[in-house]
Amino acid sequence: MRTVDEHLTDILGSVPVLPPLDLALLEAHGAVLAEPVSAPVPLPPFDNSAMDGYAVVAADIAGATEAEPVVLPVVGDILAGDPGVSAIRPGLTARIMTGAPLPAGADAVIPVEWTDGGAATVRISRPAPPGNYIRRAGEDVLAGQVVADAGTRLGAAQIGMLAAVGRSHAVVRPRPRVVVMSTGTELREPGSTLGAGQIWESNSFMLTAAVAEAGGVGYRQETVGDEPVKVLETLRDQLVRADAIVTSGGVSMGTRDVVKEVLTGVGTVEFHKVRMRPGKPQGFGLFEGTPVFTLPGNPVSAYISFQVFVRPALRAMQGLPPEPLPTVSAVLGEDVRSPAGLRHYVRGRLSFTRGFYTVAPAEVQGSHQLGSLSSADALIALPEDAEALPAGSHVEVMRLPS
Ligand SMILES: Nc1nc2c(c(=O)[nH]1)N[C@H]1C(S)=C(S)[C@@H](COP(=O)(O)OP(=O)(O)OC[C@H]3O[C@@H](n4cnc5c(N)ncnc54)[C@H](O)[C@@H]3O)O[C@H]1N2
Ligand code: MOO
Repeated sequence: MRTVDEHLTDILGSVPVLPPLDLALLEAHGAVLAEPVSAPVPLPPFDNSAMDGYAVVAADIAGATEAEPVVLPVVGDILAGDPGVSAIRPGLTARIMTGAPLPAGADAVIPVEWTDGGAATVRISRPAPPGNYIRRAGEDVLAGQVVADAGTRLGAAQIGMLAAVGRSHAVVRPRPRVVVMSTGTELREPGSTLGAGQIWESNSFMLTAAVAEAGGVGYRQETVGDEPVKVLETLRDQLVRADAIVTSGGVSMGTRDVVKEVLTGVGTVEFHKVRMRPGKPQGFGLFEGTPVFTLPGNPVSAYISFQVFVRPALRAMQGLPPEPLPTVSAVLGEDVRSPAGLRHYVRGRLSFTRGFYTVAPAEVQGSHQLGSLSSADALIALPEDAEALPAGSHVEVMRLPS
């Protein structure tokens, strides 16, 4: 038997970091930058207007009021995208649109709402200080400034930032491609009719979705039965498209625990009992260099094993810190009991009232009871030395992805 921490340390010590790839920007969504990206020019690249209105010399309109507006001749229109060659002199104004380059000589923009909107001449009824509604070159990003460091996961805002500094590609560690495969002769595809002793297969769907939630790309492989040659052949075939493989089922003590049977001694794969509940039977190792996680078949065990072991490993493969799920401290809503010597992951629901979190354990905690997992939003992580915790105790709670 080994502890959760020992098993995770073993995994993190052997998962490879994915090599960097140069990807087109949208293909890099969700990937992790492997290079710092800096701005070749300032942003904005030029002084420009923040409003639709008129570019003026602020001193010209210092005395403007509703009762005595200042009237100025309008010498032209400047649209966003104009090359910005125009200029004004004191006593003149130019109509200007949001994002258009400020003409030389102007030092303020007057929004159209403060004027009569005139085209040949304009009546301006309010003064404004120099700099009014002007967006200065470089006030967002300076030339040469790093806008995203290596190690940044590229979400929508970061993709936007890279495009804004002119990048069409980026060198990234891609989202890991993870093949998910269930084993078990009792399993039938959802949508099909069940025979005696059969159940609908759920783990591969759940785990493929969990891969996506963890930042990977999940490929669900069709379920295989418990024919050893077929299982090993299928796993080997998947290696070409997999950065990692996750299996479910067939790892405990039965007479047909096929995953354990075929992968024992393959590459570095080893099977262990881990001091945790649920999720005791685990296997992990490299199969021709590809990490293989063999998770137990009970659905809740498979899910929790994924969050505890696979998720941090997928992060490590992208060069990210292998952080666990985000954790909050919460007050236990009810007494709980926990098996001595095991890390116990208890399904629960968090609520936030009067400034702190309370967590209510789910009524049932069997590792086959997917119902209580799918209505939970948190896992209470009870340490190995906890045996009985009264309501009111402070506990660490992992928030489940949603
Ligand atoms: N004598 C012992 N028996 C068991 C032990 C043990 O230590 N000694 N450990 C138990 C624990 S704990 C777990 S967890 C399970 C793990 O078993 P396997 O990984 O071999 O999984 P299976 O036997 O294939 O299935 C277990 C259970 O889960 C259902 N299942 C499996 N795959 C799926 C799937 N893809 N979708 C939905 N449901 C699935 C399966 O029908 C079984 O009911 O072993 C205990 N036994
Ligand atoms: O550990 Mo098994 O994973 O409890 O049901």
